[in-house]
Amino acid sequence: FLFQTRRSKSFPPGPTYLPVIGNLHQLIQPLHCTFYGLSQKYGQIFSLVFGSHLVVVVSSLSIVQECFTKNDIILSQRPKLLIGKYIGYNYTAVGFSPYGDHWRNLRRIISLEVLSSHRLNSSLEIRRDEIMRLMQKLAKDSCKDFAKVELKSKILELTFNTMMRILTGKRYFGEDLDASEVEEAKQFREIIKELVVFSEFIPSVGLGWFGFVSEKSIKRIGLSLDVFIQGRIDEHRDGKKNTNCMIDHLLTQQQSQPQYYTDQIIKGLILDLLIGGTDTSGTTLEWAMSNLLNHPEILKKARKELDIHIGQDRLVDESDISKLPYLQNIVHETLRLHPALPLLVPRSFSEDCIIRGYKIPQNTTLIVNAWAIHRDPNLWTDPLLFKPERFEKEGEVNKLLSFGSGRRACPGANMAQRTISLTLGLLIQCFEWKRLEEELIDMTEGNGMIVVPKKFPLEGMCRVRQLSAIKNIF
Ligand code: HEM
Repeated sequence: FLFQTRRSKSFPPGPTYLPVIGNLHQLIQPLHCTFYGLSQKYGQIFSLVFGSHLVVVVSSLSIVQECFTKNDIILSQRPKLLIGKYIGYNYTAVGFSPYGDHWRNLRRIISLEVLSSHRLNSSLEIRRDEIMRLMQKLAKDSCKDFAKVELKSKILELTFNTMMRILTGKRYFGEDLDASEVEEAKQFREIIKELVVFSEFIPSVGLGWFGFVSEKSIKRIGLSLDVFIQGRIDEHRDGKKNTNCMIDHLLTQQQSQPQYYTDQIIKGLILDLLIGGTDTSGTTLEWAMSNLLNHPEILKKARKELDIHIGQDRLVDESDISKLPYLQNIVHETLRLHPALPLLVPRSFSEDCIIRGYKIPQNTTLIVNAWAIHRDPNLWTDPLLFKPERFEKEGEVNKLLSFGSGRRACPGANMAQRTISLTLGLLIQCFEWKRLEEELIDMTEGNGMIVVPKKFPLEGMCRVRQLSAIKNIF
């Protein structure tokens, strides 16, 4: 009787669990692979017990559709995790907030202030400028001949600096910072490093998103982030900075609606976009380039598309992306094989619900194994191969879950796809690429609480192409 072996027949099957800890001892990193293994044994919907908490894991597209169409409202809730309390401003930040009027308001603000077409177009200059800085760094040693480059840190610099400029008007990474901002940038990088180290550690004990982490360490990181973000708000409020960034816009709103646009709400919004929109896009870019280095024929085909549609006299721009279907398919295929969040972000059942005939009680956590669904041989031919051509078939893209599903799906999908496609387009148009050696790039996944990175940071060889469009740039 020490071990619970039976679940009610109306609840999804799952492995035996222990008293107190439930199945926590079985959560071996990487979790999406462990969950895939369990789905092979217990089925496409199975259950686990984390401590005293019930969790249902889904690994089938049709069950996901059942969850996020007819039951979307019930499943628009997030579970209450410690990270939401201490980092997500007591569940008031959008990614952690309960479903309801407050969440709807935040999503509206994000759509209008950051992600509307108008705001995306006005932040285009920032994105383009940061990508050009990346290209200049790559070109430094590779104008004449192939030179070895480490891409991971440069790509992450690009995504963090782009987002920080949109949010605060400042750059924080790289050698080309203003002298007056070096100390502040150092402080910010320390916080981000801590967040990343913390997130790499947590899944190694198998507890990831799910709330069973050291309260003290989450509290400490939450506090450092808060002090840092508050400092930036104060700086803009004092009029020391006016950069037409998101903080300036939100402070203007604060003047007319102070009861709603409190500092806490503004800080939560900044945090959401910083966590949601940096590592995810950066990691996807790194996976995309790794796949291209392993598939020179795909790289060649993408360059041919660029040469035909853009030519050699000008650089590709965001407005060209819709004319470059193969480039877009490379991004889709990367998001399929390497979804930055393989288990998406957990949801919670706000009421009792029936899924696939099983009775799921209120407050059960739902985890979607997007990684497994994206490799399901019943959905994809040759699921383990990197084949952008598969997306030439109409409707294939609708099977992707990389940005989640339903009303709580990622609001930044459009911005992410713009940034990733433009960066990839320019890297392909302006440089020739090859691997360091004959040996293929190692595609092993590393650990990550939020985003799953490559285990080994990407290094490759590049050489500037002889194009008239780049004669005066590098
Ligand atoms: C490749 C890049 C990205 C990927 C793969 C990604 C993926 C996701 C996923 C899977 C979710 C959870 C959706 C769900 O529960 O169904 C999410 C939520 C979210 N993402 Fe993204 N995302 C990316 C980029 C961005 C960007 C660029 C931003 C902002 C500028 C952003 C902001 C957010 C926010 C605020 C949420 C929380 C939404 C909510 O709870 O209502 N993401 N993202």
